[in-house]
Amino acid sequence: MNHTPGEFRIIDNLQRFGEDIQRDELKYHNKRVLVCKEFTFDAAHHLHAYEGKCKNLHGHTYKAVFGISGVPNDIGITVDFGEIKDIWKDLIEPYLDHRYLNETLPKMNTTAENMVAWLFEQMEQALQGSIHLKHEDIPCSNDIRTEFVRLYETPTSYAEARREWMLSE
Ligand SMILES: Nc1nc2c(c(=O)[nH]1)N=C([C@H](O)[C@H](O)COP(=O)(O)OP(=O)(O)OP(=O)(O)O)CN2
Repeated sequence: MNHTPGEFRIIDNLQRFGEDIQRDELKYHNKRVLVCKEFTFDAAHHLHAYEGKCKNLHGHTYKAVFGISGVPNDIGITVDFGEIKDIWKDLIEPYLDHRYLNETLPKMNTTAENMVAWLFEQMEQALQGSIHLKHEDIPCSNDIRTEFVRLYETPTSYAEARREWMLSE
């Protein structure tokens, strides 16, 4: 196969695994990289010991962003995006989506700062426990870890948990 870009054209020869590219060529590098996945959920909550509108029961469409790092495996995947989604769907979302957060989360004021630390713990426990390996034919690389979680409470307000803060403080 010719690797120079050349003219734009309709491809007539698809790259064939085992002929044009070998398995040991699938991994391009051995460096740590970050993969990120976003999820949204709708939930109701209210704050305690807080004077302002958020003491009243109200709802948000939250957005959670997970940043997970690792060294890619032999086919160039660090952690399958589908694996992150499985963890979210099975272990985290049931506590959040269309829930009353004051009831479903551990006892805490349901601030973005508190919730984002809980999200970090859930993802990290799931990754380290390798609870989910539905994609067993695509093994995760070694040493995958949660680097950060960002939780948007509104489009303009978010809290972030970072690995160094979560593990050291
Ligand atoms: N540091 C924090 N401050 C506030 C939190 C919080 O979790 N951490 N939470 C609230 C309320 O839950 C409130 O609903 C969200 O606050 P706010 O951004 O002020 O909400 P708005 O709807 O006004 O957001 P806009 O995006 O500016 O419209 C309060 N403070």
